[in-house]
Amino acid sequence: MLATLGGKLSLGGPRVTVFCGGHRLKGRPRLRRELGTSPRRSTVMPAWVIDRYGPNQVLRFNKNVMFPIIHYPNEVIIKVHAASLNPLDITMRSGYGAASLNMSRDPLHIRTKGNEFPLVLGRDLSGVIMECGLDVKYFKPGDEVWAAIPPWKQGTLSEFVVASGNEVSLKPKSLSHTEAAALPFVTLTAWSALINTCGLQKDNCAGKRVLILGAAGGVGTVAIQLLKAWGAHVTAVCSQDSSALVRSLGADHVIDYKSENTEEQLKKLELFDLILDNVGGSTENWALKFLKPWSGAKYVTLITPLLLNTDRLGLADGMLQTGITMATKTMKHLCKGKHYRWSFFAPSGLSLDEITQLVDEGKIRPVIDEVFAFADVPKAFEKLERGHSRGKTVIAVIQEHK
Ligand SMILES: NC(=O)C1=CN([C@@H]2O[C@H](COP(=O)(O)OP(=O)(O)OC[C@H]3O[C@@H](n4cnc5c(N)ncnc54)[C@H](OP(=O)(O)O)[C@@H]3O)[C@@H](O)[C@H]2O)C=CC1
Repeated sequence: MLATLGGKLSLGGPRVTVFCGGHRLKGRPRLRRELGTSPRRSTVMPAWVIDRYGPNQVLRFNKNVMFPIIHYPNEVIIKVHAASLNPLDITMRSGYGAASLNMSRDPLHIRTKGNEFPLVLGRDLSGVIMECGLDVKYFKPGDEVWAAIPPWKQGTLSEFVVASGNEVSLKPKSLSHTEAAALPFVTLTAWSALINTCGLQKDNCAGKRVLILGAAGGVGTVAIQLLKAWGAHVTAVCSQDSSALVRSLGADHVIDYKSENTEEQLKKLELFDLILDNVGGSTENWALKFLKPWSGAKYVTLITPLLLNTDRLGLADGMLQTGITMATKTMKHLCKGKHYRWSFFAPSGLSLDEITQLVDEGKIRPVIDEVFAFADVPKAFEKLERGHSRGKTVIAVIQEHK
């Protein structure tokens, strides 16, 4: 298998990865010390898993999950100190994305029905590198790192996880593991929406008027800070009790969608260059009228039917249906001079490197709603499922003493 990778070169500044075959490991002695194992003994680790899709009761603590293995020479094994939950974990627990996300969970891409189980949920991590594949040059065992693991891989609600070196970044020095674990997935989602989908960045954002719907959640709290760091004017739509929070993050104007009529409030304001929709549902039926027409203004939503379609219709028909829906909506709004876009989380260690810098400069801070012990993962799921998040729900896999 590794021979097929021979000679593939992926470039990325100092993160040059050469796939040249073989997967000898660096850092094994450290890992063995940590685990107290002999070199030849196969080992297991504790993790929260599901063995079938369903409600919270399907979450099961398992002390004997197989220890992750490095399959590719650019992979690393990380000891997870803290993880966090996202709405995606709730929906994946119930089977969302089962048709498409499980395609590549097996490293050989061989899929038989149900081979995703036992499935470990959780996307975010902050932890310490234990082992590096032979071609990992950017990290070494002992480095403190953070990452968001894509949903087609085993997740982070476990003691150890394997990740591609391209998904990992050195953790901001100014944050503890518990704080750091609150940021990767939501920040990369906001980053992908603002930079990849909208073409915004620090050089072209000053003075742009941005409306954020669902501003008090994980993605919203980071999007406000990124946009303010780049000089945008931010209007945040959230519940009244989050008003002080979003203002403290830099929001210039706050609309309480529960006690005020959002549309009436927005009519009193200037039109926007960008609307970031973290809420979905009927929002796009009314919100697009608040974009400046014929000016390149964009409406970006994170709520898309892609995985629902592939779950319902299968991969090919689901993708086709999704393409038709997207093209229809895009054309409909383009006729009125407005750009309508879908945006998705994109794993990227390189982007996390830039985010690390913003965090250490004090421009982005984690907003933590509640921290749960590793033993209380089901309670954390219940809390997130109730909604009304004010930032992130974090899992302290190892208790920290700051
Ligand atoms: N496409 C992609 O790749 C990704 C999509 N997502 C999706 O984006 C959405 C947001 O994610 P995330 O921020 O992590 O979720 P959270 O659960 O952290 O936050 C959602 C926030 O929205 C608020 N809210 C709910 N309804 C409204 C409303 N009508 N107007 C304004 N605010 C509202 C909630 O609080 P309250 O109800 O109290 O107002 C809560 O603060 C989720 O649906 C998630 O699945 C997230 C990441 C990646």
